[in-house]
Amino acid sequence: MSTYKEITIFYFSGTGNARRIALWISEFANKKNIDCQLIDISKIDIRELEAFNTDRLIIIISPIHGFNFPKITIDFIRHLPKGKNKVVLMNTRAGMKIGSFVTPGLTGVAFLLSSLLLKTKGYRIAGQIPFDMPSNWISIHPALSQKTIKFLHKRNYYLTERVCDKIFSGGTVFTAYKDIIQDILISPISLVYYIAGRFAFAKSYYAGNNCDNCELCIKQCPVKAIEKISNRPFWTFKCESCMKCMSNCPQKAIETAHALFLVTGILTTSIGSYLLYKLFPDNLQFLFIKFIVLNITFFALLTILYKIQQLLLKNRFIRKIISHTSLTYYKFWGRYKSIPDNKWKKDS
Ligand SMILES: Cc1cc2nc3c(=O)[nH]c(=O)nc-3n(C[C@H](O)[C@H](O)[C@H](O)COP(=O)(O)O)c2cc1C
Repeated sequence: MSTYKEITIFYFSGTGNARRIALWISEFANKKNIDCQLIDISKIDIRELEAFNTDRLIIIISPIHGFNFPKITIDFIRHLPKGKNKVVLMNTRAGMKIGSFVTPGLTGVAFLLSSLLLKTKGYRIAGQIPFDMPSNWISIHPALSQKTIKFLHKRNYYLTERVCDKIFSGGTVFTAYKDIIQDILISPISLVYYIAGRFAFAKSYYAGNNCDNCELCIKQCPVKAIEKISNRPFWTFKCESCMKCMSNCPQKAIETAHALFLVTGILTTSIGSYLLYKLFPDNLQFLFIKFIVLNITFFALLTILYKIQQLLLKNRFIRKIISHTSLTYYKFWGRYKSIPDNKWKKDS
């Protein structure tokens, strides 16, 4: 017997993992005759949401970006109307597989912060559940093998089924508690990612040689972060690095500009050290001052160099050179996209 007659699942998803879990929950809910509504938070105007019936279960599911929920998910939670509903928080993290061992991702402050925000609005937290779906962060590592991706999908499908059984019958599931110490310990890094890291990653993408200007990346970007400059896609600081553009590009033309980061890093150390020496010769031992000066230098250089790169990309020859210095350009690196159920079910 299920306790709930109605469930609303709010999800955000870059490469489909969080959406996949949302679809599985709705499949299990339908089997129990629960009315399940699925809402993509990047497609709604949150200000138009009205308070929910109190007996409706709310599920929020989103990937983890930099040991926290991405800004779009946090903004959504911040703007939710007040309510007394039970809320289950879920995330999809970077699962990997080494031998037969699945290495879990890191949730960081995502659940702590959002639970706090929801509680101040009157909601009751009925679950905090991480799912170790395949890592999609292919700017920093090659795409996982199809075998691993299928394995992790299958594993999470059955985990979702078990979790749903418990939640639908009115129970609570707090599997995230077992990671609480590590989540608190990495919270300073989540702050650094939120105030600086995500803006740096926003400038790591460019459209390489294969771009045919179809503008799919611009049209599909969930946060409208991609503009057209010099007749090519240009990533603004609004980008959340969700990987949707890279994952969906039919030409696999979107790359990570590894060389740009290498050059910016090298210039930052030399120019930043010079500035520190000139501006604060007596305070060189202060870590905080060093951190601020180096960060300002890094972002100023990155902004300028990214613009220059955009202009240079117009030239076919230079575009080829830039592509060859991007690891994502090489076939072995691959792209990531969550796979439909029939693919992993067929092979298992
Ligand atoms: C920019 C970025 C940052 C990420 N940071 C983390 C992280 O801090 N911890 C983690 O476990 N996974 C991290 N990941 C991996 C994703 O959370 C994970 O692959 C997720 O399942 C993707 O879900 P989606 O397909 O719904 O977007 C990150 C991915 C990206 C693109």
